[in-house]
Amino acid sequence: MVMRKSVRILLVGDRNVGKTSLILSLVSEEFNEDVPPKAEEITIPADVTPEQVPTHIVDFSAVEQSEDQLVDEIQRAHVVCVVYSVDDEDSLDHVTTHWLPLVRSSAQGSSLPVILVGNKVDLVDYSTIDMVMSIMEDYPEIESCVECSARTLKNISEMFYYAQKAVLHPTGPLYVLESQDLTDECKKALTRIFKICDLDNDGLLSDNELNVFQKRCFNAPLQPQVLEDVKAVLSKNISDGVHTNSITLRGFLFLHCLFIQRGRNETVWTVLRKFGYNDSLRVTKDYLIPSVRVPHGCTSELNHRGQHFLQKLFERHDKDHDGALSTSEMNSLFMPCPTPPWRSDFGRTVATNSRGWMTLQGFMSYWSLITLMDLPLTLEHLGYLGYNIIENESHANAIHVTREKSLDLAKKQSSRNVYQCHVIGQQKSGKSTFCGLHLGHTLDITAKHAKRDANAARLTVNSVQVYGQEKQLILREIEVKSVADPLLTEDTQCDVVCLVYDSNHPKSFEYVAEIYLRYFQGSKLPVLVVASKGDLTPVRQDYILQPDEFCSRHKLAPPHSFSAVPSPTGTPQQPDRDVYVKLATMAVFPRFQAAWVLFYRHRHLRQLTIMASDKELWWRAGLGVAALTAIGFLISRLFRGEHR
Ligand SMILES: Nc1nc2c(ncn2[C@@H]2O[C@H](COP(=O)(O)OP(=O)(O)OP(=O)(O)O)[C@@H](O)[C@H]2O)c(=O)[nH]1
Ligand SMILES: [Ca+2]
Ligand SMILES: [Ca+2]
Repeated sequence: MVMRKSVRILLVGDRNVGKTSLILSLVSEEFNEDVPPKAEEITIPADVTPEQVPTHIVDFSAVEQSEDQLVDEIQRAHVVCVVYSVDDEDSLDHVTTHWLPLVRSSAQGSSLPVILVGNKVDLVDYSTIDMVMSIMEDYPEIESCVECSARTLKNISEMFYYAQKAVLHPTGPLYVLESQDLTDECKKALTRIFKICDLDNDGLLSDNELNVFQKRCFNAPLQPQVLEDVKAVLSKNISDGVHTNSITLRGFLFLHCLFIQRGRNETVWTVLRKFGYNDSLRVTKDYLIPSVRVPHGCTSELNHRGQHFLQKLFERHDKDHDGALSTSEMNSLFMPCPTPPWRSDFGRTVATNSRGWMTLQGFMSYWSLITLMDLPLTLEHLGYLGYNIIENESHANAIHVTREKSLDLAKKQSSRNVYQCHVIGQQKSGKSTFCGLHLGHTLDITAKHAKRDANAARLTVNSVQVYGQEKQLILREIEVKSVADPLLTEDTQCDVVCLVYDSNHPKSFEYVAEIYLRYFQGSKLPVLVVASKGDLTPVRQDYILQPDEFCSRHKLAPPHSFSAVPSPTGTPQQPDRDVYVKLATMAVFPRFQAAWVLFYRHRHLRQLTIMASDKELWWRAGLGVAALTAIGFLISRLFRGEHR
């Protein structure tokens, strides 16, 4: 629930204070001496209420109703008007001795706001407001108080308006009366909002950033000059609200505090709701996770808008421009989220620099991974990071749902950007090393990672170039203890299969061959056989067919010899990256052997293509910068308050 769909106002108080008269005066706009003991429930249609919400007004009469019915009505109400008569001291005493305690206990812990209403001001020439103020201090649930008259109609519509406002824009979650300061939750929410709006991440809101904020929250054109006026107000009131002509976080919080102190809660609530907060100041799941349908056989990816947003986000948090996020840069980036979308040992999964900091490549790869595997997680974090605010469109628009895989297979090519490869092989066949080196890690780091999570399903993701196009290749290591141990259905569902055997172990290939025959022969999935430990002398495999015979018999590409270490002859110095490109190419062009063959013949051509398209890396569409006007609604409210 972001905002209530209706408001239910209940009037209680001593006999004869004028509850029924107040209701009937509001409705008929004239005072009637002769009123029934209890007014019927009245519904005011949305279009005639100031907040455009249908409003039910409910009377209480001790003559017609029991104590139980009263408690029941209090529990149904969204706000209670406790009425006393200003000419009747007892009725005011009973507010604290009876009515407020009763409302509080009936509400059973839920924060039910109260309006204190002093009726019959036409009869007296004094005010009870001083007494009422001290009551307000003891009962924080009292949102406001008003003196009015059912006879002269003074403040009648105001009273109902305050009641409505107390429900729709409550003060309680925002503001602590005693300390005259924002609540911690409210500060936290506004700090996140500030952070999202700080588009260049310099810790300040510039005129332009405030403009964007203003437009997003209030959809209102901005008036010139007010921006300067706001800064003047800040400079006058606090020491560090403005810095180099921009607004600081402290200034931003102070402004909102000011709105509340001037009864402009709705301004603050408008901002908070725009950023997804509900009445308990929590960001709602509905806001965070828009529905995106991914039909069976299709996958979810970030489209160019999503990628662009994330790349910009990375760049503005990479303060020292070293192409990687240090721990503090990463913390700052994810400040608007309760937690980052990944664990702190992300280095096992994506590319990092030599200090273990996530690189841009690693960052984009990780997002591709979670977008494919756990779309709600990506959406939730895009929501927290303010995608919809900055881009001014739902974060569902950052997602591309690919066409069905069977269509890709029929057309023998796919236009997806993210592919999954399952790496299957016996224990110790070199799978973990193979997956680890996908990240460009050195062998010792890979070995360390492999040891640490011997039992965890290991995933590594990195980008590879397929004919000049950047693709994300996810390797999932599938550990099977023995040939008899069957693969699960999900183990066989991927875009390309990599069967790894140890070329130095005579029993290793048999396992791979069995797996192929049992699960992948006749499937439409491309399969690559990889002979690991290519730096060691290959041994004859203890199997009816030798690996290359087996591959040619089953129309598979010949075994790819892979070595994790430089061979004794000195080459390759760098671990072999071609194999990953080959796997990705097979995934992009399933059932299209010619493409893989082409891959060998035209290696030099491939290099050329990559160079030519290098500039296209990560989309660089211009960020839509809103026109510079001024800060309208937000500030005009402020100044209306100022001139009071
Ligand atoms: N002078 C003056 N008299 C009022 C005002 N409001 C109500 N009265 C009178 O106060 C008396 C009680 O008003 P009701 O509206 O019946 O009061 P109530 O709170 O509904 O009383 P119960 O139904 O008995 O609980 C009536 O005689 C009204 O005419 C007011 O603003 N000024
Ligand atoms: Ca009555
Ligand atoms: Ca800034």
